[in-house]
Amino acid sequence: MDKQQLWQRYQDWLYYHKGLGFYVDISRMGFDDQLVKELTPKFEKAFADMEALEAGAIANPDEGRMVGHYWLRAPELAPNEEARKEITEPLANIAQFVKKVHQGTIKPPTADKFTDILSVGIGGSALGPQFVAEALPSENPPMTIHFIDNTDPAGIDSTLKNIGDRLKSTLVLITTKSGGTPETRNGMLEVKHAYESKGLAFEPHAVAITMPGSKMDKIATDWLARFPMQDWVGGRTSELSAVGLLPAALQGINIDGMLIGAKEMDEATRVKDLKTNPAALLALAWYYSGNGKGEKDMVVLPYKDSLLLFSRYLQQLVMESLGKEKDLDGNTVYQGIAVYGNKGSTDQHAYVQQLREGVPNFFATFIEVLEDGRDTHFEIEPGVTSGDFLSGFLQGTRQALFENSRDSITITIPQVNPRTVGALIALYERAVSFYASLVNINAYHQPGVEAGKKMSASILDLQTKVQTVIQETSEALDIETLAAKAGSPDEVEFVYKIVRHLAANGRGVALAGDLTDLKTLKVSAS
Ligand SMILES: O=P(O)(O)OC[C@H]1O[C@H](O)[C@H](O)[C@@H](O)[C@@H]1O
Repeated sequence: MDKQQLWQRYQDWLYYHKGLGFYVDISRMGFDDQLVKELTPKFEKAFADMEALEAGAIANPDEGRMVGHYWLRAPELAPNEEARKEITEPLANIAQFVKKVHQGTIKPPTADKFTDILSVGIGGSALGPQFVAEALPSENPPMTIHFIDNTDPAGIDSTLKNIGDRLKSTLVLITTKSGGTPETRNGMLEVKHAYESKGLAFEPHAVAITMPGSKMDKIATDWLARFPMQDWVGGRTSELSAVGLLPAALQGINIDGMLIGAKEMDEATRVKDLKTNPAALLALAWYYSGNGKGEKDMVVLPYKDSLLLFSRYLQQLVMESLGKEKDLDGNTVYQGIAVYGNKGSTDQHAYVQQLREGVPNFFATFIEVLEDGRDTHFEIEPGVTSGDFLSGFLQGTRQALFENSRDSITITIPQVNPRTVGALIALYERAVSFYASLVNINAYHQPGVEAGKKMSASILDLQTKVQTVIQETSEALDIETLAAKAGSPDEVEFVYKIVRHLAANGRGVALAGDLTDLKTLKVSAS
């Protein structure tokens, strides 16, 4: 294609949302009219699936659940009064609670006001709040947010150290939809312990965001507050529920703007026409690129520092939704699209070398922000600003990739603001829904996650048995005998790793022998 034809293709396929000033350009994805024709019936089905989903169908058949995240920004569309209330009541309660926290009417027992937020959660209960906190920092934030999103003791300590004496004026949000995620439970117990070590009560600082009746909900009965998560909102699509809205509002972020932006994008992505529906355009581009089988990875390159965490957020949304072994008919399909990315132009100096010249197993998604976000324009060189460089690097990289047959999508927004962030979230939520329909999978469950969780639980059980054997045995044992005595003669490798970890942490276990010859190792109590 010559430059003139490309310019024509750009115009032919460019989507523009007038209200949001939001562009989606898939002209640099090499699909042709034939593919569009072939996919038309699949898109018709995707549009019909979406309509059914939004009307309250059991769109997550394995879990027997409705899928209602689109109602969060349009409660009037929820299928019944009960679901509508489940949205509007928490919204009103969040507004009231946040107002009182900011005013100091709701306050910690030993300080005048809450100054900090400590958010404890993982996966869908962390990634959205982290992305939004980074994307939309307030100029004078009423509160500063910190995150614990793992069960790593060093990470927990570092966050608590950062908070330091302000723990007494910190509001702790424990976010877990299921209420039973071990990392979050551990984080909660660690933070509770930190309060108690300082002679402070944890409960008046603690807020739970969880499903009513969950384990965490039951633990939290005497906490400062509880906000419900809806059964029909999945973790990875929960940013616009209490999960994302409460921490955002506490930080002074305009959550109504986020909801409005998402609602506007939802309206645009409800249009039953491929060419004028931006989420359908993304799904088409993804389908083309990976041959409907995820053969190419999605590299997300926002050219704006504040959007750094968007790729991490999308990683869960896309990979947990689309990465499935079985399709809806039970066929083995091994679907998915791998997502990674960081930010431009920084990545130009890291892995873009491989994108330009190496294995062509990806398509890029550039995210461009038109406004530089400055009132005054300092000129680095006559007539040229840092922002011009950033814009030039984006255009240059897109072109360099294209010239070497590397496809790309470009999304352009006027600014990073609550409305455009809400719209970005909604755009990708819908694109994932459409793509799942195109490839006939359930995007709303995550059966694969359970295997690792169960295995980890059984390793912790084994650890308890191993510790008991070591404590009750006076002589040193070799690993195989120890495994046998712990009742798991076949799990020698796990037993070895358990004692190695215990020994490294001075946890009552000593290892003697030659570490390069594990048969010589002797384990004893220390
Ligand atoms: O919010 P929670 O129930 O604690 O779940 C947190 C996360 O953990 C799970 O392993 C799921 O795979 C994720 O989809 C979820 O977002």
